Amino acid sequence: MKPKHVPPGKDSGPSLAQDPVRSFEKWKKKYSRTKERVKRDCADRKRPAWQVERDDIRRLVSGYERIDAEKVVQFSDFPLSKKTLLGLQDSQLRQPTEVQRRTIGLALRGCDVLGAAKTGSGKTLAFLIPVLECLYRQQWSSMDGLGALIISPTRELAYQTYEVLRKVGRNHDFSAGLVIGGKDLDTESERINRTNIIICTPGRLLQHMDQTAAFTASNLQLLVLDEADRILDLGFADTLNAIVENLPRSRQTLLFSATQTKSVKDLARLSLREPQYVWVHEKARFSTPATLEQSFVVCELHQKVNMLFSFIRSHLKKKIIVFFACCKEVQYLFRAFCRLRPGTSVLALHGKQHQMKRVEIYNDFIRKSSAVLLATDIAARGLDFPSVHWVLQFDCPEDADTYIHRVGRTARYRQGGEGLLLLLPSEEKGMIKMLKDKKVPINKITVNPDKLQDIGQKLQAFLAQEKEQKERAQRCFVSYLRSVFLMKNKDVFDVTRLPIQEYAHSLGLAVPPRVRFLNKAPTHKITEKGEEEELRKFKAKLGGKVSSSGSDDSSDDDNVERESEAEERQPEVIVMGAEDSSDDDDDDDDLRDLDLLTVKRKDVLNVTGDQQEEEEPAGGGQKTERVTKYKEAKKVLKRNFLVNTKVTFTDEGTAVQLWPPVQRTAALEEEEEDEGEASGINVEKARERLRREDQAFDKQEYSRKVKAKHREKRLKERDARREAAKRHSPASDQEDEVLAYLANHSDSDDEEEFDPSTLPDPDKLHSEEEEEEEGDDEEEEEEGDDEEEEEEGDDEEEEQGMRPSKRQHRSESSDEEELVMEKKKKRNHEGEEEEEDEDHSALDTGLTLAEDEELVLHLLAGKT
Ligand SMILES: Nc1ncnc2c1ncn2[C@@H]1O[C@H](COP(=O)(O)OP(=O)(O)OP(=O)(O)O)[C@@H](O)[C@H]1O
Repeated sequence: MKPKHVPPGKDSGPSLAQDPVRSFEKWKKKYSRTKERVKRDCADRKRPAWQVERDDIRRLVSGYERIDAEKVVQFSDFPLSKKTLLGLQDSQLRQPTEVQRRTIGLALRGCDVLGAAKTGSGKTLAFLIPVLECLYRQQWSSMDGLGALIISPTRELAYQTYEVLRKVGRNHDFSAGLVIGGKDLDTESERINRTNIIICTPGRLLQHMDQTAAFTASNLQLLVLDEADRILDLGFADTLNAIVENLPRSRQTLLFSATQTKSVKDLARLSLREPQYVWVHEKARFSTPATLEQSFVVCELHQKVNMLFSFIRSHLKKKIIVFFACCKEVQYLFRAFCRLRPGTSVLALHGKQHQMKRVEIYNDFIRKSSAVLLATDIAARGLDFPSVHWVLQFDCPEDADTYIHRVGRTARYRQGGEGLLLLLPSEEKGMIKMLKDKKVPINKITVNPDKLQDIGQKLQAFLAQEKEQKERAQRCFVSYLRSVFLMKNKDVFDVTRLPIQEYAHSLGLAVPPRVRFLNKAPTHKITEKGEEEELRKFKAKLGGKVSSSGSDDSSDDDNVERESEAEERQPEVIVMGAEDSSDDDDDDDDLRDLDLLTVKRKDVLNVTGDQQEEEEPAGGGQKTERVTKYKEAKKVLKRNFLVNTKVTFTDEGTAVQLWPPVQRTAALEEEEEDEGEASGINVEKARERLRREDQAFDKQEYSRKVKAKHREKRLKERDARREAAKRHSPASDQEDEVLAYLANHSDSDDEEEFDPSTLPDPDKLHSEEEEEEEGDDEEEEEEGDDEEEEEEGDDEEEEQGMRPSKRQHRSESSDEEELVMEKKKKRNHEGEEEEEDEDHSALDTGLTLAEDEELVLHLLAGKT
């Protein structure tokens, strides 16, 4: 016979079945309970339902004081309503977990509770059961409005909690609503004032508090902050403070998290009343689940993508979540991996997706038994994907808490799981120390280099084929560097120590994109607390472009919802646009981020402290913003104006865009040539082509800029000349102009500046036709961009300045006129040449009439 299993914690004496006395006592207890219930049921049948319910509630409430957490084995040991117990039973939930056992009793008694327990330990039910019971014992109805408010940091977590509530609370009559961004505000507004339990994200809730007239929280009984430390941190600070201002002080407050805050300052903001601290695993040896195996690998930055791909290839039958620092990385690698077909489903979840898509991917990943989910930190907290085998942290988390939440997506509720952290050599020491301090058991492992698959060349070939993908790779590159740059802990995250060239190659980029902030990357470390706070606030202000962790996801991506929250909070800025935009719509965001970043660096790190002073107007009053061409161009883009394009056609009729400049790709043409030779992609050629293309484009850009500089210089010189000329007497004007022009012409290197052959021949008369043609050309050219107009205008002016001078020059070569001029100068000393030309009266040569006649005859004889 098999020995009977003895549950841990029970004494190891004779079992119930073997001990008849204990067995009888248990039966007697159960019998008397059943007898009592039957008696009560009989009596109840004779009374109205409302009265029965009221008595039930009275009995339940009287039982609250007798709750002994240590003795609770089953949910039915708590004085819970039948409706709740039935809901739990239907969801196959019978025995409470430790955190539930220790917090439900306190919460039922009306205490404010701060609960902390490891990830996956069942904190959700620890607050949902008290919520249901609290409203039940007050017989809450739709007429009473909002009774309980549950705030989550991300939409996914709010959605998940809502689903659990629907299951457990299905027998209750309360109305519950999910109030998160990405949904129709008007529809929500119509119902929100009749909703008893709201599960929401902070930004959207505040939006309703601000905009929905009928919405009031004055009756609120219970406030729950799930992932409380996240909601209380600076990213949500302003939003949360504004929400709390709208809530009654008399409410009960419950706070839960795996990494709970102990900050008195934070708690004071919530006006807690004698809060009860329940640190379930405070004395545990480790802060992560015992069933979780954790390891880390030290890996060079340029090997990380290879490492990830190789990992996926060797775990095709597993369910894996991979965490990234920013959503641009997720976007790029998702597409790249889909293209490379690793042999398993690849999904992506980040804050820049449509809400519908986010939910779809979330549900999709739940359903799948093997898949890879590439995600930002929006998936790091609270999400309960079933049976995740691996959590791989591709980018180093901001701190140990973030690590704990990310890795906690596996090994949930008694299940096993594994976590792998990729660390750069520069991150190893600092990060491992942080993890050790937080009691995270993690082992170092190494990777067999022979098993590492190099996909760099495939990525390069891929990028050579698709320009869009290349741009994604560039954004991924910049975003990652920026996320590292923005990290607070400079002992772990040092952007200046990253091998960026190699990193760019590993993403498939032949040339690393220019990253402006790297040039100014400060060795500056943020030490002052004030500076640190300012930096965090600023990041939050970026409107979800950068999370508190410096990742752009929830910012991206936002990481966490903060980004989306900020968007929701300030709908006039980005919310709707962002929510309605497709994945690709955020393409411009990166540029916007970079722009903001430039501003941020100025203000926060005070790298350019002098500049700040310069920007301050002398009077110390309002700052006047300098309007740069870049800003104006951005404005135009925002308004969706169509910018002029200049297109010409070749002899074959092919359109060539001259403006705005486009980087032409030679890939397609060359590929067409290659097509006949072999199928597939010639990787070496593709790489070479990519490099050539980049170089050619850079050259072109460079020469354009040089030309522009020359032109500017020339214009300045010309203005200076004109100024000088004005100061001279009118008689010397023409001579000066000729000299000035010649000097300028000989100085200029620019062959395009002036072509004398384009000048009209002064000896020939212009036909009307020719003049008309010239006019047309001018008109056509005017349609170009401003810069060209300016250039052409200048050239035109110079040409006009040239014409009389040249004519004069040529006329001087004519003997007759020379003579006439000389005589004229001699006589009158007045150089009004044009009047002289038109004057048909006899010339006064100063000679006698006979001498004049002789001179004329002599000249005529010479001509013939
Ligand atoms: N009493 C219970 N009996 C059986 N399963 C439970 C019980 N309580 C919770 N669970 C299950 O445990 C899993 C984890 O629960 P939950 O999501 O509440 O964990 P958590 O502590 O909130 O985790 P995290 O810190 O990651 O947010 C869920 O799948 C849930 O269904």
